[in-house]
Amino acid sequence: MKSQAKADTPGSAPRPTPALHAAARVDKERRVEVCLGARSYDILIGEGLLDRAGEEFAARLAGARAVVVTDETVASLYLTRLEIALTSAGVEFSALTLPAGETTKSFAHLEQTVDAILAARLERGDGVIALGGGVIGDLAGFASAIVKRGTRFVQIPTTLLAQVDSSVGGKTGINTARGKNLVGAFHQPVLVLADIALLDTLSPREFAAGYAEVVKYGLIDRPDFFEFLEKHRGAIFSGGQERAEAIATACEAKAAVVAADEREHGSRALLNLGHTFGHALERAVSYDPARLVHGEGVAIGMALAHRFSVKLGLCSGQDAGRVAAHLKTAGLPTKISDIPGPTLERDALIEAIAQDKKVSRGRLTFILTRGIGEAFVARDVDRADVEHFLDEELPQ
Ligand SMILES: NC(=O)c1ccc[n+]([C@@H]2O[C@H](COP(=O)([O-])OP(=O)(O)OC[C@H]3O[C@@H](n4cnc5c(N)ncnc54)[C@H](O)[C@@H]3O)[C@@H](O)[C@H]2O)c1
Ligand SMILES: O=C(O)C(=O)C[C@@H](O)[C@H](O)[C@H](O)COP(=O)(O)O
Ligand SMILES: [Zn+2]
Repeated sequence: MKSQAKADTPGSAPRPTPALHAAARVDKERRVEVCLGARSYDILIGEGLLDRAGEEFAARLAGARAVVVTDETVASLYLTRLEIALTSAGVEFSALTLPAGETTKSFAHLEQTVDAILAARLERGDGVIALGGGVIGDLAGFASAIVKRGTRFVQIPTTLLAQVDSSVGGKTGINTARGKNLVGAFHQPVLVLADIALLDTLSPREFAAGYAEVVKYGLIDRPDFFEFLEKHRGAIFSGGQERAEAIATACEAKAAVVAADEREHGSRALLNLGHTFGHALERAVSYDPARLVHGEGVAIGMALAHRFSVKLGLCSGQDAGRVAAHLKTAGLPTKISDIPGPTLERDALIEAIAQDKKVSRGRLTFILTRGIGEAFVARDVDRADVEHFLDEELPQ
């Protein structure tokens, strides 16, 4: 099979990864700026930021009130600390606690969140604060975008995935039965506070799921970052300097992509590596976290994107094998058959892929690769090629 797909965003020349070998300490706070003109904002990364959330909020939104949106698991661990921080900075607030998990990214919970914000009489200059993982960030951010056509928004990400990806860049939204994130808006936060100490309570499975999105940045265009991850994966999972370094590098990588193409007219689609397959898998299991969480879908999706690229004659089998091996070492799934439960149907996956937001004039778009760190946006991928590939990948 030879690729007929058109590449409109060639993998730019692999970039050197900044400061990977700098003598970083966990207690050193880092600041990454997302440069978007008047809507630029800081991502602060460090330990103890949760307890400073009130003063950081008040410094950016003087006199503003807040509605905190969180989930039950995060509330039991961290809501009281945030409440103390807001109260001591003189910020008036109310809080909404929702069930934990992907199915909360729904119309029903959006309605509940919008109602809580309106009940609190938030004005446009007031702030919605998302305290949680990507589910809470995406949902609360979307509610913040649509109430009164836009209120201010602050992200306090509490999962690895949210700290390295979902809290940055302004994509917000919910899922529907027809597909992932099909309803949403671009709405940038005014501040991201990534308190890395909060990751200590994350389950090993959720940490690994977030790690898939960390690996993604290496695979897109930072091969030396991928090598760093291969070398330091154990240390990153245990915490400490390498973990902080990996989170900061991931945020820098995402901030650069978002600054160059905020609304995904072109190169931002590279951040979707692994997601065309991954989102289809999530929809096929009805967003059931017992079977698959987002980062796991992305891990399988990235392994599939590399194997599909091999099949199209674009990428070496050696690189695809190296990617799958690294993901496996991190405890992540890499094959569709790794998903527990009933076998998935090829046509259901194709139907979901056809609803992907990157589809244009009915033509399928995938993020493919010529090797580690050489991803590119491939428009007009042949549907029959995808079908044959999935037939090979699906368990018989
Ligand atoms: N907007 C974006 O750019 C973007 C990027 C990547 C992913 N996403 C979205 O993010 C979502 C996945 O986010 P996620 O992986 O953070 O999932 P999540 O928000 O469901 O969090 C995972 C689980 O961890 C729990 N949790 C959160 N913080 C914790 C902590 N500190 N200690 C213990 N438990 C904690 C949560 O209660 C939940 O059960 C998906 O919906 C995905 O589509 C969005
Ligand atoms: O920020 C982006 O752009 C991304 O693609 C990041 C992804 O990790 C994330 O899962 C995002 O929500 C997917 O975007 P979507 O437009 O495919 O829903
Ligand atoms: Zn993702």
